[in-house]
Amino acid sequence: MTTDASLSPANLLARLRETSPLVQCITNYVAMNFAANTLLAAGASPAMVHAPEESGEFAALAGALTVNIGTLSSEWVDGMKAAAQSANQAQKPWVLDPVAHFATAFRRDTTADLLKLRPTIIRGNASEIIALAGGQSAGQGVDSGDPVELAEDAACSLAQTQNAVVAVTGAVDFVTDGTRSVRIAGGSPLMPKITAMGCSLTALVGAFVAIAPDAPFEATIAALASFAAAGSHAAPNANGPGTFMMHFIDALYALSPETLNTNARIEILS
Ligand SMILES: Nc1ncnc2c1ncn2[C@@H]1O[C@H](COP(=O)(O)OP(=O)(O)OP(=O)(O)O)[C@@H](O)[C@H]1O
Ligand SMILES: Cc1ncsc1CCO
Ligand SMILES: [Mg+2]
Repeated sequence: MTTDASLSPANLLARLRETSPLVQCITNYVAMNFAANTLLAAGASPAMVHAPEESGEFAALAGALTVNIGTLSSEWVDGMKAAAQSANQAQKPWVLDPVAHFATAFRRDTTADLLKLRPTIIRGNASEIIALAGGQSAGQGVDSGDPVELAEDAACSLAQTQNAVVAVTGAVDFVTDGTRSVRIAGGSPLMPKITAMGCSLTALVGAFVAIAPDAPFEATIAALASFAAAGSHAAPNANGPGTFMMHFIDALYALSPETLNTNARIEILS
């Protein structure tokens, strides 16, 4: 892994706070509000812009684009494709979150089309990443049915075939660019009990890659480490999923680069 200190999670978080990058999020109806609040708490500037009439125009202006297929319709798919094409043309990074892409033909076809538009980063749960690499996953819908360890090989092969950074999230996250890989521990078992945590993390990955477009691997690690740290800090104050949500946003807002530096539990594998 890189030893470039300027790309450490702490430094990237400090830079994110200084520059407040504009992030275009095309995400699902369930996630929109929580994802936007997540970006604001972290210090970025979210814009939920999905209409095909404007999504491409906006992608050229934003620092990065994130595309999440959680609640699809034909019109939204047109908006996603226009935005991804425009991001590519403007050389802006973009992140794909293939929510339950294996569940229906519409999701499968849309995901195949979006993969052809070469996302910079792909973030999903273990079942989504296993299925994306062509394997048999235990996932049924938007929640994972597989542990992250089972998806690590799939993530590496997907990273190589797609020439993308791939992040698999769960109890211990895994990130690879096909050559380098790390595991990130932390967070809380309450996190999968709140809908759209993963979708919001995808939005935050977009914020970090907006400020480090040439370092998508390090940007992804910084986003995941920030979530792990905020989740660990929020959990002791929570009585259950409802109060955890509130404390999580507060913990992300309060997270300092110094705390992230000391608390990040990143294991370098290669
Ligand atoms: N058991 C767990 N312990 C600690 N952290 C977890 C656990 N499960 C998930 N997380 C964390 O929750 C966040 C979301 O990951 P998850 O894999 O649940 O996303 P997802 O399934 O795509 O979620 P959604 O589709 O509901 O948005 C990540 O930061 C991940 O590290
Ligand atoms: C519950 C749900 N359904 C479609 S998207 C979504 C948010 C979590 O992925
Ligand atoms: Mg998800």
